[in-house]
Amino acid sequence: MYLSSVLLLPLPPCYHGNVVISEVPAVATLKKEPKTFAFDHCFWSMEDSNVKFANQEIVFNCLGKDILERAFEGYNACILAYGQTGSGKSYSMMGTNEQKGIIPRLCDALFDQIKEKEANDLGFKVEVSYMEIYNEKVRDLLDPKGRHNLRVREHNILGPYVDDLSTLAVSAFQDINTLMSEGNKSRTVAATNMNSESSRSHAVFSIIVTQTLSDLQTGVS
Ligand SMILES: Nc1ncnc2c1ncn2[C@@H]1O[C@H](COP(=O)(O)OP(=O)(O)OP(=O)(O)O)[C@@H](O)[C@H]1O
Repeated sequence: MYLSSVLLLPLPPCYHGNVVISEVPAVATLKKEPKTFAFDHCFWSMEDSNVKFANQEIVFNCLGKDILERAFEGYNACILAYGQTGSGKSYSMMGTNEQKGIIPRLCDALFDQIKEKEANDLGFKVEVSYMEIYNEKVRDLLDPKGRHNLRVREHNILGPYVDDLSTLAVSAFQDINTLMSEGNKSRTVAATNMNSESSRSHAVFSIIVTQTLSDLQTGVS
């Protein structure tokens, strides 16, 4: 089961929002009929003294909790952060030490649930991978020597995958945090007019959770 893939996509400055589920185009063309877009949540995070203020916990409860439940049921799940430079994609996904974002909260909840569910006959394995796509080149962010470009290939059953991408086993969020911090150091970052530390690449962080149910009598997994 693929728990979650996270994409952080920087865009040219024409969109705005904290966590964007769906966007209405800013300028409707005269020739075409206006289109209607549906969305489930809209968050407002301008002043924390305001009752409408959506903090990181509210965002996680709305977006992260269900994803985790579905993942334990065996479904693949994906969160995609999409928006203008400086609109808060990295902040919403990673956050800060004081204001943790969706990824650390999701990982904390993942390991808490694993602790609760683990039993003699039920085991879990958690592995992560982290890559960036920049100028159509794919790089492994968890391989310190991985400056070379990786190839995207097509598996006849599983679909597209990145050949040779490292997947590392982890047992606590701290492990993931350390790996991500190392990976972030190698990300392509540059200043934009709206963000002095703008991530210029697309980043994909994946968590692969494998559940193993053993038949204790026969010893078969
Ligand atoms: N909801 C928020 N509350 C407080 N600070 C925020 C919030 N959203 C974004 N910020 C701050 O705004 C700045 C830009 O945010 P961030 O780096 O997450 O943008 P981004 O969308 O990832 O930009 P880029 O595409 O350029 O990498 C950061 O300093 C971040 O801490």
